[in-house]
Amino acid sequence: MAHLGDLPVKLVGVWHKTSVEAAREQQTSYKTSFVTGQKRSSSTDDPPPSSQKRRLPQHQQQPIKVLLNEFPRLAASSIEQTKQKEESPSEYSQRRAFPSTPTPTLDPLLSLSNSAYSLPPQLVANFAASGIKSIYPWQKQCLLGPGLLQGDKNLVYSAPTGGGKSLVADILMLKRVLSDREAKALLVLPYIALVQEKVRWLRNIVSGITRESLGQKKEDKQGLWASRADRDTIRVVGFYGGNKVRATWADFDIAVCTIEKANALVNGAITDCTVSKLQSVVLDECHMIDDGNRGYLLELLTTKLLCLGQSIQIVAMSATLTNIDLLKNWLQGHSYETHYRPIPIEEHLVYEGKIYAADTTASLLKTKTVTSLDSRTQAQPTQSGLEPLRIIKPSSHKELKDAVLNAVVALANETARAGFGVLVFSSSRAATESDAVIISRVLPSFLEAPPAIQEKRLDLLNDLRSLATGLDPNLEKTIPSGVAFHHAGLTTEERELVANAYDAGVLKVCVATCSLAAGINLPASRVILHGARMGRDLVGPAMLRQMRGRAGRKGKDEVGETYLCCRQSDLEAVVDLMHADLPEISSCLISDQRRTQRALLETITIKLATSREALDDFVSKTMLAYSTEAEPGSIQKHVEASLENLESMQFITVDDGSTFQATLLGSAVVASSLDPDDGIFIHNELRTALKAFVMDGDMHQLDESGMRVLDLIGLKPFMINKMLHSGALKQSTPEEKDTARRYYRFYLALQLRDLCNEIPIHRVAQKYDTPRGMVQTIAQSSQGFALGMVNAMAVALDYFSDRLKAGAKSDLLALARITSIKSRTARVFWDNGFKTVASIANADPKELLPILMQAQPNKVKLGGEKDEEKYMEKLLGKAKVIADSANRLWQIEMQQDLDEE
Ligand SMILES: Nc1ncnc2c1ncn2[C@@H]1O[C@H](COP(=O)(O)OP(=O)(O)OP(=O)(O)O)[C@@H](O)[C@H]1O
Repeated sequence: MAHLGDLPVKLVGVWHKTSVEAAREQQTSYKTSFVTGQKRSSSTDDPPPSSQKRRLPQHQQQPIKVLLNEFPRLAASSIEQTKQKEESPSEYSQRRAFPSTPTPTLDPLLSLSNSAYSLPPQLVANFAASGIKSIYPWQKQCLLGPGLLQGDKNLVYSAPTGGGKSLVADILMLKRVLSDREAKALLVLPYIALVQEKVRWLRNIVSGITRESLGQKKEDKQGLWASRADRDTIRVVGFYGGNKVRATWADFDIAVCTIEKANALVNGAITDCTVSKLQSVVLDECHMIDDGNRGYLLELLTTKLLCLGQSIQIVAMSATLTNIDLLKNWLQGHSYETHYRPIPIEEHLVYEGKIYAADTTASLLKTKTVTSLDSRTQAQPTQSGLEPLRIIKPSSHKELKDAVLNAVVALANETARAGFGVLVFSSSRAATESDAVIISRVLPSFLEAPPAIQEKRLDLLNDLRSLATGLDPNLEKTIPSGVAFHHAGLTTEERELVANAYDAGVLKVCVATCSLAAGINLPASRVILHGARMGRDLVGPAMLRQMRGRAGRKGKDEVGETYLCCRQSDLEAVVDLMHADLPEISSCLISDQRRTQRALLETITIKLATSREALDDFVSKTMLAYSTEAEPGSIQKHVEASLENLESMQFITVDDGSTFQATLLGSAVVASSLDPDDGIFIHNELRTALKAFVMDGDMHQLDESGMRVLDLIGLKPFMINKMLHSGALKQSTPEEKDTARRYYRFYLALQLRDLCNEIPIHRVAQKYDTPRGMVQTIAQSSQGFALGMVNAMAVALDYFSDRLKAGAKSDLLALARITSIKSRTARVFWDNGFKTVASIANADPKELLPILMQAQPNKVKLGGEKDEEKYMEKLLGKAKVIADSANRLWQIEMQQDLDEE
């Protein structure tokens, strides 16, 4: 034992404290209390002494609805230490021997204010305010690579999750945007949630920086925009499914986009010749280029940039790149690799209630084999030096009989009770919900939480309840104990509320599906994997790394922990997976003919290449052409066949035998982000369906026009009923697959029709037995599709696209363009006499209060006056946002009227 002042300190804990140690420390101070006659304890069955009962404040004694919904409590199994843990240092304990990350006192180049970076002081101050007071040595080395800060060189780099990758790309991108007021930058991310988060981060980082402060002249543009303050600031705009479909370069300095939106923006800019303003493109999570569905779009986008022949700095980064050289050669840039992690991670495998250090698990497998080969000798893991670090006691509760579930619950309980955040990954949506429910049953109940946290949990419940979808019954049960789940079946609004509450510490445990690991940035002190499967399939090494990489929060944790809890039948596969190398990334263009067709069609449509020679040049700049896997001559043949196909599908024509030109249909397919094959399919479907479109009735019930459409396109009503009740259709033969596809499309069309008819998302979800998050996604992507198709199909679709976005009837569309006004609120405004944007723009926000209250019937007033006051305050805030937004829209309308006169 060493001593620190009067306190005995174990050397092992000098540099970091795991949540296990923190939990143990807290066990002595943790107090439990009786609530509504039930027994709680920190981790054992022992009842707390009655002297620990505490009197609840007046407002907490009220019969609040949420509290009545709690399940009977359970006690989590205790976790016992073995000798092994006491004696052996952890996998990362060597780190304690090294000094922590150096500071600018040792190396002035670690300070962002150093003249080598020449960043505006306000930007440096904003970084510092966001917690980045100095940079890591690897960030410095990377940034100082020749030609990078000047924007002359492209860069591809790789660092572990949480290693601080974004900062390097952010600085390079901001340097371009800040040095030229005309410069535009694109930051491409794979998921909407990441786009939203990045927009928030960047807006903070550029706040207070004005063009004037950078010594740039104010724009002398005339008209409405000239007077707007934001013309002098750095504008960061998010582009993702369903929003800002028509925005142009003029609307932003930095566009944070999903892959699809970035591609569409670049297409638009090439077509209208404004692309010369583009100076910086950041490709975050660039390993996505390998993704079978969307990867080719990333390759296509980048190839187009490389073909433009203008100076655009491309910066690509990822945590999971093994063959970084391929990207380096393709982008003709620098590459940089680091394994630095500011927060070390301790990794574990949990099997049959025993916790092993991850690096010892290979021998676990050997021991296991010996055991099964010769069962008589009963080889013990201890004999081969494989003693577990800790052991989770089996549970006496029947709900926790399953050893894997018991381990997940006990581990989550331990960390959450120590006051740290836990992220649990489960294999399916249903599993996230059931895991969340059972974890919430072992954690301290609502009334045991500190009053400030109680209040925030009530706020969260209230916010969820006030959404159009209402409060999910399972979330209603888990949130009071600080637990929630996060999966694609929830709407984006629900997911955002849950993620924010977890981030703020209001929720201690978040249970998510594996597929969301890359799509959410929710770091946790402890990450627990409930199995290593996504649905039925084992996750890949890259996904496993993403999930485990969520462990450890910079600034909050000293160490991150991961626990992969697996059952015996998976042991071998899981151990292999834990030790597997990451696969190399490769181009998706050659593996799928459709992707090449799409790439060529797009290039022809935007007139980037219209001759065979130019197309060959384009193909020579793809990543595919830089891959060794492509056999000589095979790419040429592939291109030949693709062009022939495009011509036979009537997407392109060839004039004078040498100039390629896109047809109207081809342009529509490009605009709608579809594969050519899908484009043909939908075009045919639409042609048939449009025959049955009855515009006056605006999508009647199925028994009227729906039946007629069904008849026209040759579908049978009983099959639709079958889908309603059992979901799946047979798909063994190609014919069955084709039929099923048609039925699924029709099924989706029915859902869209209901959305257009103002039926709320959650009702549509119930009616068609589809998760509400999915229904929301359908509405968003269809809106994008409809907008894409307008050019070629009909103005009618534009009208429907707006209606899908608003989820509203035509008379409400104008109102639904106002921020925070969704279809239902728009209807209430309309019914109360606010029928135009101008009428709302000119209203006093207080006048809007009663209407907003009417629009949120789900809002339950909890507790007394204080809650009500807070509620009204929030509502008034919302009313102001609405009035401001209406004002802006109204001014634009007026300006447009003036321009047209
Ligand atoms: N030099 C620094 N000093 C302090 N904090 C930093 C520094 N660099 C990055 N961070 C912080 O570390 C956290 C993780 O950084 P970042 O999100 O860039 O990681 P990442 O490598 O991109 O991880 P992921 O693979 O999850 O995207 C962020 O909160 C970021 O603000």
